[in-house]
Amino acid sequence: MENRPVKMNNHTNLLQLEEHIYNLVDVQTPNVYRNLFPYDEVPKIAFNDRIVPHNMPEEIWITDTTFRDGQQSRAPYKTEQIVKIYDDLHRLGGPKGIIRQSEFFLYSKKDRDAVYKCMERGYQFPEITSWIRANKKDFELVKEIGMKETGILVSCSDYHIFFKMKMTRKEAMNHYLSVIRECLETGISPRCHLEDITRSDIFGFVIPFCLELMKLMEEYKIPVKIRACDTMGYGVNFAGSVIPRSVQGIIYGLITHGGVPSELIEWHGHNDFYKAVTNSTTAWLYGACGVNCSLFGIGERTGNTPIEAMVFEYAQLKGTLDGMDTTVITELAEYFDKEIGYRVPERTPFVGRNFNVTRAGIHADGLLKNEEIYNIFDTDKFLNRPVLVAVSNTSGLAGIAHWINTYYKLTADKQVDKNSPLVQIVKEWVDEEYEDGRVTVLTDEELIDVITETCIKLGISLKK
Ligand SMILES: CC(C)C(=O)C(=O)O
Repeated sequence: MENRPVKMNNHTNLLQLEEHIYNLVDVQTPNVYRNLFPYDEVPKIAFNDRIVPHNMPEEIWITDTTFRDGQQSRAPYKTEQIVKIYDDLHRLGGPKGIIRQSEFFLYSKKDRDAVYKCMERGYQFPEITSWIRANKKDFELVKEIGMKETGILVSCSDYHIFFKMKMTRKEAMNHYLSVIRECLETGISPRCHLEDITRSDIFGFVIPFCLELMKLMEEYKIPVKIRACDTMGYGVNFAGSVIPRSVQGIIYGLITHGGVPSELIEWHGHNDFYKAVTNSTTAWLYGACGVNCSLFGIGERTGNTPIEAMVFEYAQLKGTLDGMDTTVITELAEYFDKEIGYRVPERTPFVGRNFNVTRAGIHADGLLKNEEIYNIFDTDKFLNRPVLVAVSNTSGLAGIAHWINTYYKLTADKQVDKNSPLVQIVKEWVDEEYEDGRVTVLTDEELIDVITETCIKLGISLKK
């Protein structure tokens, strides 16, 4: 990244100055960064060791794409499902609206019905915004429905400009600017989705384009948002890495050279290289106010940044949940499982069936002494999910004792331990099961049966 001694307080002057420095580079042939993306080899991460300073905004937030990118990649939700999820996003985001906006398709009558029903709720947050085909008719529709903002696709890498749109950079930029002007003419605030930014020419296309967008914002006095879309998940957050893959480099460039204020920058990540969460956190840390996410990360291919992950990233960075009700996350996971038929993979952090279940006997022994040893935080308090020990051949006496204590919610005076006869008899039964060649974990029902039978034999009760 170039290190320029430009420091001015006046926004307009800064834009004028930067405009002379960063003109559009209208290349004849696409720059596909073959050094970074050889295609027949695994992509490369390059370093120039330019260090970007931390610049986390005072206020940061989450925006939601469950009903847009999320729905793009699966069967559509029913209208009543959308309304229920929207209600829950409102509760999860809390009174300060940490989940600030949610974007909706407006293509079909069914899409629009869902929007009307959600709007009827009258919530301030998440604000309902749209995603449309970028034409005058659709801008009018956004206005008619009473929305203030719409997303517009402005793909910015040469992969898209040359190969998909069959345009030059200049043609693409002029086309985008005319569409965005049309949107502003309608009085609607455009949210410009800079698709594939992590393979784009940041100084040759993205910055000159943003400078033009900021000029339009000045002219119309309507906010123009920049959504930095890491469409293929190529973004990296390593200190000293090179743009266009460097998340902090992109955010720094947008702010310092593109003149885009933090509150108008959002990061939209994908998880192709397992980096969606850390890249989104990085975007916050280096100056983007918004991170765009979907519930459980459901989105194209490997998915988007999961909302629930960023709720806990927020709390860790800010030291407070700021009123977010995290127990709603568990309710939503149950709703997706029971009503929508979508089960999140068992080991998924915060929501998977096994996210706080331990199996190994040695861990269970620790848990039995003090649950903090093997639980990330008070998962019962924040997610209504008490830490659990599943019983298998490796659970040992301590694991079985912990399962009984947790399952039957035994008070301290009633709790069993590895010396209890009940625990020892159940352990013998478990061992026999596995000696006979069993390879699956024991179900709750099987354990309940054997425990009930043993309690009768021993003349004890686990009731409170
Ligand atoms: C289609 C675009 C806006 C997108 O969602 C992405 O780049 O991931």
